[in-house]
Amino acid sequence: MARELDVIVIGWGKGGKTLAGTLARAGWRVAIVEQSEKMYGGTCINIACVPTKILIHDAEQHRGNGADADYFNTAVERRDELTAKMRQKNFSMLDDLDSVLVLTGRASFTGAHSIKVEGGDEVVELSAPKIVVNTGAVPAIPPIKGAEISGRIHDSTTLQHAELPKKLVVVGGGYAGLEFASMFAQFGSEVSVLDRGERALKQEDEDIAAEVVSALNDAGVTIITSASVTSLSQDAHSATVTYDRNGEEHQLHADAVLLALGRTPNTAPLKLENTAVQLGDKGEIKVDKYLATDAEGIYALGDVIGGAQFTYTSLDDNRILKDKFLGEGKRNLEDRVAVPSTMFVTPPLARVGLNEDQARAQGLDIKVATKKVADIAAMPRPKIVGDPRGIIKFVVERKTDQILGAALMHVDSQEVINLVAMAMRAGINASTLRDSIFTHPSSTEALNDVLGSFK
Ligand SMILES: Cc1cc2nc3c(=O)[nH]c(=O)nc-3n(C[C@H](O)[C@H](O)[C@H](O)COP(=O)(O)OP(=O)(O)OC[C@H]3O[C@@H](n4cnc5c(N)ncnc54)[C@H](O)[C@@H]3O)c2cc1C
Ligand SMILES: NC(=O)c1ccc[n+]([C@@H]2O[C@H](COP(=O)([O-])OP(=O)(O)OC[C@H]3O[C@@H](n4cnc5c(N)ncnc54)[C@H](O)[C@@H]3O)[C@@H](O)[C@H]2O)c1
Repeated sequence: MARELDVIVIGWGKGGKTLAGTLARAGWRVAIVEQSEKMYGGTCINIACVPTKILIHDAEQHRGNGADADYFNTAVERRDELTAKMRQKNFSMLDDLDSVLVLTGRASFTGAHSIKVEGGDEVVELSAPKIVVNTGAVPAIPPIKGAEISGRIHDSTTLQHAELPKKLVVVGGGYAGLEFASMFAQFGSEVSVLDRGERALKQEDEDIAAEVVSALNDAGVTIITSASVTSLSQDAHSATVTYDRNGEEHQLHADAVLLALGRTPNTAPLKLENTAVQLGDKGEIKVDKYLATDAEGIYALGDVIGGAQFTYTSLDDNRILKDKFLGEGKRNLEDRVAVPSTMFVTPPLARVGLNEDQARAQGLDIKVATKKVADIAAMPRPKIVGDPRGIIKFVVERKTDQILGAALMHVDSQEVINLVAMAMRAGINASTLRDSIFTHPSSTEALNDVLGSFK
């Protein structure tokens, strides 16, 4: 007999765990199913955002030349201590609630409103009128000879648990690829990045991309663009990456290779064929703007629905379902504007809204302000902390003075971008932001200066 609940959440992601807690506190009988006891709390705190940012922080503090295994191992210990504490805290946050049933095992659908959970020898059957899928995403592995995660060929999870490589080749110049490249270079590894684009960071304006590339080069990262990997191989001593560049074959040898080629929605184990849930072209669960799937009573949120893959968008998805289940059911994906992001290279690149190329392509009448951080006299904070590199750029609609977008690359930019995004959402224009009072010495002060230098 299946155990009956009010709602089942499959996967302990950011959105799902938050929703599970909220519904349980509202008196709902909730089950949350997580496939691995090493993943209570989800991807972010266990294998992604938090552990990588701990390592990035410690890499930035590394002062020395060459691969320093002892220093790296100490950083790894600190990461493991902190993530273990967070995992335990996340587990307790739900397990301590009387109306939450926590199950550890892999969930799959057996019918429109029922699942089974398989863990060890046990199989538990559950049913509920509402089922929320929050199973995240898994690394995309291209159909290239030798592209299997084993030995010296890594994804972002296994590389964090490997020895510090003396030589590292990163395939893919996106978020994970460039963050790991920047981090390992600062730990002392010799790092090459293979990027298939004609230039690195092609989604950014050229001046912004050039500044990031310059910082990566400073750290010792070599970026090879227009590179298309054709095969991978490895033996006991090294891995070899073969790639094509402008019709010529090249090879790189390394202790470790990272494949960072995007993440695919994780639906394979769910047996969605037992439901009316439909998948999109990229394998994502199709949802409407209220996060309802094509199957009555089944909802999905987080990375599994495709689109932006960030912890805070998963958290915001949770707000949509909370409003649907406990509120007015009005909140939806279209309410989401000016969503910022940060790539944690050193110094970090934070951005929001349109860049200059995008605004011009839309035919908008814009004014642009761009300044190198080193040239902003009224921004001493980066100099105080010893890293005055970077660039700040604002794109503003000429007639209305509304901020259309910004790219901030400097120390603390991951904080300042939230203020800019809030101003955009609240309709606070560029002049008001320019004339605001900010603390001193802070990185935010740059806004007083940069927003007074439009061309
Ligand atoms: C290296 C790296 C660094 C990142 N850094 C950042 C960052 O700095 N900031 C940021 O915002 N985002 C970052 N991200 C992205 C972020 O981690 C994800 O967008 C976010 O964790 C997605 O959360 P989610 O809610 O979709 O689910 P997840 O947190 O991915 O949770 C899904 C859970 O479901 C479980 N599961 C899957 N299938 C089943 C099943 N059948 N049965 C039971 N359980 C199942 C999984 O084990 C997992 O715990 C990073 C990603 C990577 C790879
Ligand atoms: N700081 C953060 O917020 C952060 C950090 C890391 C990851 N993430 C999230 O995790 C997701 C996954 O990260 P990621 O870096 O793996 O993905 P990504 O989408 O950021 O970058 C993947 C890169 O690989 C390239 N690529 C894809 N297939 C390829 C192929 N066959 N050959 C050559 N190049 C190929 C793409 O052009 C792209 O540049 C990101 O989209 C992001 O949302 C966020």
